[in-house]
Amino acid sequence: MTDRDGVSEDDGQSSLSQSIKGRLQEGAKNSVFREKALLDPDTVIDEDRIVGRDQQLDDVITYLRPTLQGNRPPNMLLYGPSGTGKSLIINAVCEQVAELAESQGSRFGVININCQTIKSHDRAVYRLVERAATQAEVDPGVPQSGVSTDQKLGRFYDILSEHFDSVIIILDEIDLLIGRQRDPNEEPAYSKLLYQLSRASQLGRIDGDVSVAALTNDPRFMEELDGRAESSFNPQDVVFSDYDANQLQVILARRKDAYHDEVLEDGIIPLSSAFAAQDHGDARKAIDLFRKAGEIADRRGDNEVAEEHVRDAQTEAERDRTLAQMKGLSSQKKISLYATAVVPIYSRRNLTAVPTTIAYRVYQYLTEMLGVDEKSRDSYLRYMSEAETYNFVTTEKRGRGYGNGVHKEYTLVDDPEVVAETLQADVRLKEAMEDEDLIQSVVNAQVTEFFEGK
Ligand SMILES: Nc1ncnc2c1ncn2[C@@H]1O[C@H](COP(=O)(O)OP(=O)(O)OP(=O)(O)O)[C@@H](O)[C@H]1O
Repeated sequence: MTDRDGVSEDDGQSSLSQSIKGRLQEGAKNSVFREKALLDPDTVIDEDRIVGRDQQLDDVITYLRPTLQGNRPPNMLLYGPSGTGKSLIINAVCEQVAELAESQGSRFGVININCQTIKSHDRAVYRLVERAATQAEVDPGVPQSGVSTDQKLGRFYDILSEHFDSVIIILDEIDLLIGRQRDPNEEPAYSKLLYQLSRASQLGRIDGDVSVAALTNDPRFMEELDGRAESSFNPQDVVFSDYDANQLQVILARRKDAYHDEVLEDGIIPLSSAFAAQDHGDARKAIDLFRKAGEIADRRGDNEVAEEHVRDAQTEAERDRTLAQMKGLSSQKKISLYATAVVPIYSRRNLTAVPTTIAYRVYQYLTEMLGVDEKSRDSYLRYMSEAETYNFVTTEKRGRGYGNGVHKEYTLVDDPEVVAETLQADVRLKEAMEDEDLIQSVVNAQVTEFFEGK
């Protein structure tokens, strides 16, 4: 079929998909990246890209060697600040053990869970069942709910016994597995789990050799463990310390081929490393900045990665962190900050620094509107001084002219619109925003009263 312009419908369709394809390919062709996966936080990199960490590698190799000789390896505790290579080292060694075990005809399993988002002991056990079932290519065999934790644990031991000769269970961020403690004396979920897993292996509830490697940022983790968990877990320690800027530079330099040749300006690696070293020498942070700088260059259609891209990546990363922290505030603190943020958004006076009196009145109004407790002005000021320590706001004292005394003003560090939007992730604040006109008129009434005394 041909239309009046003499173009067939089919032609139109194929030229449209041609142009989509062309545009997609153009993006790929122009990207500064050659192999972006090298900068992906979840990629287990090849051994030759691992920088330093000889002692930790030696230790983990020594501890895991017995697996290949048919003996049970010791439990391990890998600790050190985040981004210092704990997951990398244990996973890299396990990968090699798995290859060697396979060539010996032995069945070696790695069951790896990250405890950060796991809410309870029961969930953690179920996650272990799932991982073991996936590795063994069998059905989990128990539902997530409706059966006891003991039944799930039993199923976990059965899968391990039937399908593996030896297993290492990696519990990443173990200290975050606290669980729902009903009373403060109740033992935390990580303590219970470590006790059960290490006892099961010692008591022969699992055929085969099972050991546990727990990873944590908390150097005092063992002190938090319940006495019986401590004595049955009884790990070998492997300690990871911070990287300095030079080590971070070498780590990045070994992944330089993530980018095409000649697209990186000279200062990129030193600058990304210097920013990451300012914190505590977190390799994840250095790699993230190194990658984000390239993403920003791509987004802007630039052919080279420049220092400006790294600086912008650093600003974006800081902003993301701040916004993530805001989401974790209590309701009262969120409402206080929200009341402060809406003033510059709605004020017709172009107000960026918000006098406390105005913000507190808006806060009072919001609490009434939302039907939540109205706290005193002192409480509001306390919440806001906490917001200042988190660097959500800065404070300044300012005179209001003769006779009017001194007042305090808050300035939002981030864009107030972004702050308000982030805080609206809280359902109640989202409701408040549905009445935007009302909030706008409240803000302006308070601003007028404050400045003109009306
Ligand atoms: N010595 C190193 N050589 C090369 N890359 C490294 C090294 N140390 C860490 N990395 C890289 O840094 C990133 C973070 O490392 P890893 O996940 O091992 O940190 P971690 O100590 O387990 O952190 P967390 O406690 O936050 O889980 C990964 O991409 C990893 O590949």
